[in-house]
Amino acid sequence: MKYLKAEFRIAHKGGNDIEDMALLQIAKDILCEYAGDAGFESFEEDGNFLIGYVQEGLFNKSILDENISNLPISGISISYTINQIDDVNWNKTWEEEGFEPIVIKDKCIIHDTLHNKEHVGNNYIDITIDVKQAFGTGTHETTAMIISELLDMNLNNKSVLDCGCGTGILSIVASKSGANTIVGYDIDEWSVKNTIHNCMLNNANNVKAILGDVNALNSIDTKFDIVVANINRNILLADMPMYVNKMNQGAILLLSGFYVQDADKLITKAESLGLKLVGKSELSTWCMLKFTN
Ligand SMILES: C[S@@+](CC[C@H](N)C(=O)[O-])C[C@H]1O[C@@H](n2cnc3c(N)ncnc32)[C@H](O)[C@@H]1O
Repeated sequence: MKYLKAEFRIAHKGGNDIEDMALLQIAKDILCEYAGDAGFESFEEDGNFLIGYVQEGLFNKSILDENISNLPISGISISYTINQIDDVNWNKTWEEEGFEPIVIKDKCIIHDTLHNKEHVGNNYIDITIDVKQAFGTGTHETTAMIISELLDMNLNNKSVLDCGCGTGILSIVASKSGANTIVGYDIDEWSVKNTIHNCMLNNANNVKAILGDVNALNSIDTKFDIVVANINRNILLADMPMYVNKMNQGAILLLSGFYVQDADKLITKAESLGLKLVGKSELSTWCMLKFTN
């Protein structure tokens, strides 16, 4: 998938680096929010720079330029360069080095194929993730919050829709927790292949993985008891009507992949579609929302 990579430089007006770390952090937080309005979905920090990624077709340059020329902090300027890249490898480091096993809620252990797994208890849900280019090991706050929520729910014989399935981790948790029908889809071919591969590794044979965006759901008649979507603010806002359309009566929708400060926008949208907020978690700067219909 084609992405644009932007390198934002945050400086004092006049060009000097910012040495006040607290001020720099405030500027970065504001920039993440403003760049999010323009379609950016992911950021990395590098000193006075912030690196942002946006899918090519979703970049709105005029919103970005307008936002950064109207910063609510004085004396700061932001400039940026932008380049096209073929894909983002969300897991470059993990692919090479693996990741340490992660235990969630004393109920589930997730480990890679490189490290020996630590046996933490026979009744743990045990998940192997072979990390390729796709996103989703459980180490990220957004994935961990959804897994944690799924582990507290009764998934026996439930149907689950996994929007933006990445490595397939949420589908695998659902399968191992007793869900009977699971459909995952992802816009990224790498992710769909990786989901299929990881499902095979984990004997999660009841997961069907589809390549496509939300429109791929038009070809599916099923409605679901649980819909999970860990993507990003703008995709969630745009695709939420379809998620709602695919929910059975009394179903649960779990949304993550956005910053705490964006929660209100998502709640407003969900309520306009008839959903009720029934839960909210925050981990670091990230948020997860739980709705029912
Ligand atoms: C943050 S990752 C989440 C992966 C995994 N579900 C997890 O919770 O760790 C977001 C995934 O959504 C996919 N994605 C991005 N835009 C999408 C869209 N419009 N429709 C479907 N999937 C999308 C990305 O390719 C990526 O695999």
